Amino acid sequence: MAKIYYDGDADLNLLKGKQVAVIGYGSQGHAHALNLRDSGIDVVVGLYEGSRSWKRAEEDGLKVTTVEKAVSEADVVMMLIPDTVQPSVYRKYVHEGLEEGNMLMFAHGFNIHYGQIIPPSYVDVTMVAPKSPGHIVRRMYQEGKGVPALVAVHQDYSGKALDLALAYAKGIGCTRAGVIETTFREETETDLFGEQVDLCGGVAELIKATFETLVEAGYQPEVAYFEALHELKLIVDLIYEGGIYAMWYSVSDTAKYGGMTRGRRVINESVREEMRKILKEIQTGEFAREWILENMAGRPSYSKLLEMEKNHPIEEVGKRLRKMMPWLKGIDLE
Ligand SMILES: NC(=O)C1=CN([C@@H]2O[C@H](COP(=O)(O)OP(=O)(O)OC[C@H]3O[C@@H](n4cnc5c(N)ncnc54)[C@H](OP(=O)(O)O)[C@@H]3O)[C@@H](O)[C@H]2O)C=CC1
Ligand SMILES: CC[C@](O)(C(C)=O)C(=O)O
Repeated sequence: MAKIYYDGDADLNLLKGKQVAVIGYGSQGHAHALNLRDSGIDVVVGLYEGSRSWKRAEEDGLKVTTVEKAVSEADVVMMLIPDTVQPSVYRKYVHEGLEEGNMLMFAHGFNIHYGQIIPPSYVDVTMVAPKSPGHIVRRMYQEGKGVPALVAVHQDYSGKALDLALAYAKGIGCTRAGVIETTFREETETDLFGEQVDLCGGVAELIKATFETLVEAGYQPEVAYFEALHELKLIVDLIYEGGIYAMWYSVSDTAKYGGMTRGRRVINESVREEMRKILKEIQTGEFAREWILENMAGRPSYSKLLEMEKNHPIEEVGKRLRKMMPWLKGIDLE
């Protein structure tokens, strides 16, 4: 059974009198910085000169300075900039500034697990990884709730690394929901696997394949859009609220029978075999090497693939159809 920590297991006082530097003010950064501040913790945001986020963080009432200065004054440093830029920022502005007994923190284990960041032996190294996009981390905190998170200790110099990490998790609201103990390895490998085969990669391909199959067979793209994409949210909401069985309970008997007999023909043994191969690529570090090299080369494949996604016919149909539903908030893509 996983060890799960709640509010009663975490002591926010361990962070009182300490300064926390939140490096980055994007999706996770803004949520962590604001939640910690609202929990009474002394926070400074670290950014680069000219950063687009600088003004926003100041307007939100936070102290902002350069990464180097923020780290030099902090006791706890949380790295919340994109994983791909963390190693160079760490080498240039963080490593030197870390003092004995400081805690270096991450919200994802990639750079520690794959050896892209090697911290000095005299600091604690921990992770608090909310299992949610940053904007929900903030919204739930403001509603008096929290999102679940994972906690892990890579290096326990002080002997109190786990307690300090749990205090941080409490400060951002996660112990309200529950914080599961894990390792950097488990968090990194499961996170990469989930986003590749299911949450992002798998779901996007399933939607496009459903849409394309219907359109190729002569059905109207608008009808195909509703079937392949729009209704997915309604189904996932049921699964999210009550589990897969609750979804089966709620749909018609015909959907139940068709889904249970045909679903496993879609996700068949060859798909599962491919999933196992993808997991191996993650476990052996093959995927990490590919992604690091892709970034070093200026992201040629990444950019081409993203452009193809942007121009997929389902995007044009979706844009038109979502106008029929003005209550959908939409996402600002700038
Ligand atoms: N996105 C998510 O919901 C989740 C993310 N995580 C993890 O959290 C961490 C942060 O991810 P995420 O919040 O998505 O990151 P973002 O892409 O949202 O981070 C963007 C922020 O980083 C700043 N930034 C970019 N480059 C630099 C630099 N060289 N120096 C200083 N600041 C810089 C940006 O400034 P500017 O505005 O100027 O560009 C901006 O403030 C990652 O480890 C990620 O894996 C974990 C769980 C979920
Ligand atoms: C599912 C995508 C994610 O892993 C997340 C929000 O946790 C990410 O890295 O953005």
